[in-house]
Amino acid sequence: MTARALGRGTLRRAHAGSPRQGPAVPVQAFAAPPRAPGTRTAPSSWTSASSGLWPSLLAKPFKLGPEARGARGLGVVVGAAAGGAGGGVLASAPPPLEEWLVANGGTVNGVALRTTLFPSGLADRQLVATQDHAAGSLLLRVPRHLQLRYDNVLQAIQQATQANAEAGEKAAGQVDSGEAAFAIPPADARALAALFDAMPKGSDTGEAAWQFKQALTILYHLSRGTASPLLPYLAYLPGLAPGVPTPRVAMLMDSTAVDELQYGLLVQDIRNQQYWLRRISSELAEAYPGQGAAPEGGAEGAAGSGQDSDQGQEGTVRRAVAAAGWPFGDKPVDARLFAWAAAVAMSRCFGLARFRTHTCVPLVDMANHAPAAASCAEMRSGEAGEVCMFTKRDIKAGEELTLTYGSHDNHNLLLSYGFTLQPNPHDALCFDLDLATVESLVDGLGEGGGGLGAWQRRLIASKLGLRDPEALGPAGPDGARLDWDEAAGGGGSHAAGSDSGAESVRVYLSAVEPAPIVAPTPASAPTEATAEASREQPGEGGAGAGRGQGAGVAVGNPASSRVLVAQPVDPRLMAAVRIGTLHDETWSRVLAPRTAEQIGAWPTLLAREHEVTVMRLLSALCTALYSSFPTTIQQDRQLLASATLDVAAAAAAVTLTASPSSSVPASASGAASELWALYPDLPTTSSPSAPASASAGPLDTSDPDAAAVAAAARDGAEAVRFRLGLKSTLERCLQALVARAKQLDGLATSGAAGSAGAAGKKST
Ligand SMILES: C[S@@+](CC[C@H](N)C(=O)[O-])C[C@H]1O[C@@H](n2cnc3c(N)ncnc32)[C@H](O)[C@@H]1O
Repeated sequence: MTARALGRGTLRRAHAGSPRQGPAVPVQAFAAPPRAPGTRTAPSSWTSASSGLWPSLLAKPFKLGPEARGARGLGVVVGAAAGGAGGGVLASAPPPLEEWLVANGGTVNGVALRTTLFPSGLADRQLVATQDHAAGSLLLRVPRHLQLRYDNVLQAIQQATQANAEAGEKAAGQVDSGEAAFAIPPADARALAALFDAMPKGSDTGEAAWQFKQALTILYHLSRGTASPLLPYLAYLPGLAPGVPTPRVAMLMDSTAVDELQYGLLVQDIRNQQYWLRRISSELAEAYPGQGAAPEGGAEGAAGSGQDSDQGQEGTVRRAVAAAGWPFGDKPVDARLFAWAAAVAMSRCFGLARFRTHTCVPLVDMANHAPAAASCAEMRSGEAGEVCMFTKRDIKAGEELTLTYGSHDNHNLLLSYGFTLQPNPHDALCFDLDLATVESLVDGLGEGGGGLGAWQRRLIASKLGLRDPEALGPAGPDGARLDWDEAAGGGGSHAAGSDSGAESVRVYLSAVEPAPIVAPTPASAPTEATAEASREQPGEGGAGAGRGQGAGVAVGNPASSRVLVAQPVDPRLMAAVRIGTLHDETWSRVLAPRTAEQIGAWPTLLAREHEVTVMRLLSALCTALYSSFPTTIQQDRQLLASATLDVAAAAAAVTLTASPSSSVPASASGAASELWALYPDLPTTSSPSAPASASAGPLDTSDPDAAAVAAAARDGAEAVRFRLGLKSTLERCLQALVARAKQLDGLATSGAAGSAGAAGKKST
């Protein structure tokens, strides 16, 4: 399949909220599933790896000294030796991950994996320090061959090609003998790589969705059963390890719970992910050669078709398999299995900027998330592909070792990891802002100004890169049209008066701690000081800022990384409202050289009275958005209290009904020779119609009915927690707006607002 990098807007997500009483924020229906003929483009929520997953690794290279490489070797030989080429059985429970890592070239320095058993019988794992550590100490080092990563597949092909070029030299001969045991056979690698190419391309990156590539890689290693050198690691994955359920990432949530989220943007992302899960797993099921008839086309057909029709796209997986083979041995892949693998990939991958890849790193992936200020460890990658974990500060023995997965809002956390944080300082409520919305907001002020002036529409459209449907072209009636981009030195993305530009731009309201106000300066002469202040906005809102925040790497998938929260109100929304509430057109030239981010920076203001109006309008927006939710904060709190009881009751039922024999995976008991066989529901033939959403994961081993009830109860509670978080965010945003209005009053009395009122004078 050829790469089809469609524009970002191709699969633009649906609108937030469903306002009850028609506030200024428009409501749109959910976008239809991405099924446009001829396209095979996944939404950015599947693909936006570049933002956040590859933050500062490149900026933070490091080399390890020899003393670190061999630290605390235990000399236990397990792992690769356990499997062997022929696929023997793992004779006993998998070895502790710590031992396996050290025995195979990794470093474990005063770290252990601990399991916490909840009363429900479910297990959660965490990393703990087994000794005191000084700041900057190496805790873990995991070499590349022990990681589960899709670029190892591509590396295996490169090595094989190189080996062929070097007259039959074995690829494995290029790595040392210990690593050779972990090499992926070239034929398998080619079959997997062909499938990678058949995955949908991201609407934002144009590259195959990494989550799917990683899911296929996980399934490949799993399909090798006890022949897999990574078996001891696989046995610890959630859904495979005893009593550790598959993470309830949002796409696996119970559908009733999804409806309870009350947030259209998230629901849309979930539906999109579910759509792609169903579609790809159905294509994989159809392509399974054990199904009967060999796929049509054969290698030549697959390589040479270049079809662009939907039909051709639909057959892409089948053609890839026909061309390069089925990489999963004799095992089919069904929807639940694929959903499990995708959920594991999303919830425990690290992005490596240096290698443009994602990786599951044994043991390191057991570290739980804590916000940046609270986490005590960080990740870095090395030139050879190793991933290391270091302490950020002094740590005491027994302390939990936590990482910061990134500065995610709850939307991203739920999509990628299946949990939310309450409170979450990075949480935000997003909606799509267009000119009509700004207009109705300004109209709502009731000042009889007759909406936006033409110059305001042009300025806002230009600064936000919006299309202005009322634009009349460069020779419009006022004859004074300014090419804002030119004047602004490229501050906006589209020239005024053109019909280019986006319909809308996604903006946020958040609960982030606001920066102090910078006293207003004369309205007619904004100074460098104010412009500087806006550039110096701290935090992650800056262009290209990573989400790892010094952690060197962010865990997992910031699935839809739309939100770069830097201040309580998105600077572009602030800019639009500030411009929309001005009355004097002379401002247009003053603001022309500034970017939307500068105009909308929280600490700056154009004039005091004007800013009070801006605060009033934004407060009204918060209130309208809050009223658009079907339930109130108080109702959600009550619901959550009773939901918590439901969750406990359902979890207790799981414990009571769990069968002891079924709660231990075969790999741990030594009862089965194949991990694949651990899947109770794994079809012996593929079933394309199977639902993508799993109840509690393919391998959750308790009574299936009780487990499904418990999972649904958990999902329901998480949905209420999520929407309660959104409303609390709005509440805190509103508080910030009100506090700022009060501060502005203070400025008035202190006489700092020398230009007060200047913005409010309407030009004639
Ligand atoms: C990278 S794994 C961490 C190890 C995980 N505890 C395990 O047992 O496999 C990420 C998963 O851990 C859980 N998790 C991590 N941090 C959490 C937190 N702060 N709150 C709730 N769950 C968390 C979520 O299920 C998430 O999907």
